Amino acid sequence: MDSEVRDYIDSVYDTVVRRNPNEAEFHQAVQEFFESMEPVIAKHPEYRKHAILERLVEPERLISFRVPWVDDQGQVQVNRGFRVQFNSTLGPYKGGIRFHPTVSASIIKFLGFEQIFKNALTGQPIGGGKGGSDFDPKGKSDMEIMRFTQSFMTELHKYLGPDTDVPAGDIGVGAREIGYMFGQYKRIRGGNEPGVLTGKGVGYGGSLGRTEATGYGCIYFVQEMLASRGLDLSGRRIVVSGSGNVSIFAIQKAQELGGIVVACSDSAGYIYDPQGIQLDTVKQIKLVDGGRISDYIDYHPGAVYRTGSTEIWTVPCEIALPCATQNELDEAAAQLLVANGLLAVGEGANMPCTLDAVHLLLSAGVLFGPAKAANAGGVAVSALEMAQNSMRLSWSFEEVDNKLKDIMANIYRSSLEAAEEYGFQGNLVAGSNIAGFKKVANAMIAQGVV
Ligand SMILES: NC(=O)C1=CN([C@@H]2O[C@H](COP(=O)(O)OP(=O)(O)OC[C@H]3O[C@@H](n4cnc5c(N)ncnc54)[C@H](O)[C@@H]3O)[C@@H](O)[C@H]2O)C=CC1
Ligand SMILES: O=C(O)CCC(=O)C(=O)O
Repeated sequence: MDSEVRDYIDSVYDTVVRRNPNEAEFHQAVQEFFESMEPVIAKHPEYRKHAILERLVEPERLISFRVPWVDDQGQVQVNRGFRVQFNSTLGPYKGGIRFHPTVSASIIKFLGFEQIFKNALTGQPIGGGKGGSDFDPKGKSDMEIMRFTQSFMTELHKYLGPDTDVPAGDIGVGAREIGYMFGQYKRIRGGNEPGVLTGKGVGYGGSLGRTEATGYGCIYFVQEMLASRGLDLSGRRIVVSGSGNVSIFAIQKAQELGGIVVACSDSAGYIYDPQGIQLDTVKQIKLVDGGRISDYIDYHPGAVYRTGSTEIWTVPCEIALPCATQNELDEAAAQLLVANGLLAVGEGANMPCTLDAVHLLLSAGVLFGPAKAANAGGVAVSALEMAQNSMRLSWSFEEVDNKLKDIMANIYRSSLEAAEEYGFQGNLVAGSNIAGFKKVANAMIAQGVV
């Protein structure tokens, strides 16, 4: 322990808290990251001289704007929009857009901060950004979604461009919303710039495999972790929280590889199907009908539905994949999972485990795939979509999927090596923080004081 370095890091953290009051999620993301930094700063005094930590925690830009729109009753509504352009050292700002009532500056900043290092880990030339709005898409008509999304883009477009800032989807933003945003961007800006957004429909510049990429990538990462102990997914009991984009394709790949997914959820509750979840039913409910996960038991009476958004962690499993939202898995849930025989966790969502839960899982020897690494497959394939748009060509699904597998294996390897080098053997939380950080920090030094 180097207490002088520890004091320095603590003082940077204190400044973050003072400058960003009442932003608990942002503080949490910085705290988790700083827990890995002590040996790195001790070994590389140049990072301190160049104030790398101080610059990294300060976004290059935070844009906040009014989003007025008209609902189906003719009533004017007002929401707040955000885009954080956190760090452009490695390339254009890159990161999703979230539409959810909980969206705030704190949520967008925690997501944007983590995105910097996640994107660096992919090895692609992309910086870190994130955006969103406190608009709640639940219960809105298609026309309301379109009017809101067009209004959102009418302001946001000023800050975007294929070489400047390239958004994509996140919670509440899928192919439909990306389509509306792309249409509005083109209408305002003219020309043809497909690379300004990713996650587009494959018929107009989207990449095959982007829809599946985050969920599939998470499973590829879990496979790497299991292989390090000579294990695989076959026959393993798996619990996946959420039932959105990431969850559905994590379930799909896990099942393809022989895993038995026994539970999934939405914000109201979870279903438990001892026979294994029937994914076609979940897809029908969530992707076609826009229903609740509780509808599942109408199709499969042998399954059980229980209310409560975090109760899903009471279901015993060997592999837990939190794929819904931040802080959905706390210390008590982690304790129960360990007592029930947990082997591995893959964070499909961003920051789904509280800091106490992460500490507990690591000290219990659970294989732990942190979000920055385990869910990087989505943004990695977004970068492949940008590359295809630049070249004006399209790769096959297999080509994209093979690249995704390679990228996830590289992230696993570089995180493991960085952990080893800095005295955090086997700790992929520290390893992914350090591997991502060093890429960004070295490039920041090379680019001068900006
Ligand atoms: N879509 C992508 O490519 C990527 C998404 N992520 C992260 O994955 C997570 C899920 O995102 P998507 O699947 O894209 O969103 P989505 O909107 O398709 O699905 C979100 C899911 O989370 C559930 N959910 C939301 N709030 C909840 C709560 N409080 N408690 C329990 N469940 C809740 C919803 O019911 C839904 O099933 C988010 O943390 C997102 O930031 C991370 C990397 C890429
Ligand atoms: O595909 C992207 O650009 C962003 C994905 C994302 O928002 C994330 O990795 O959390």
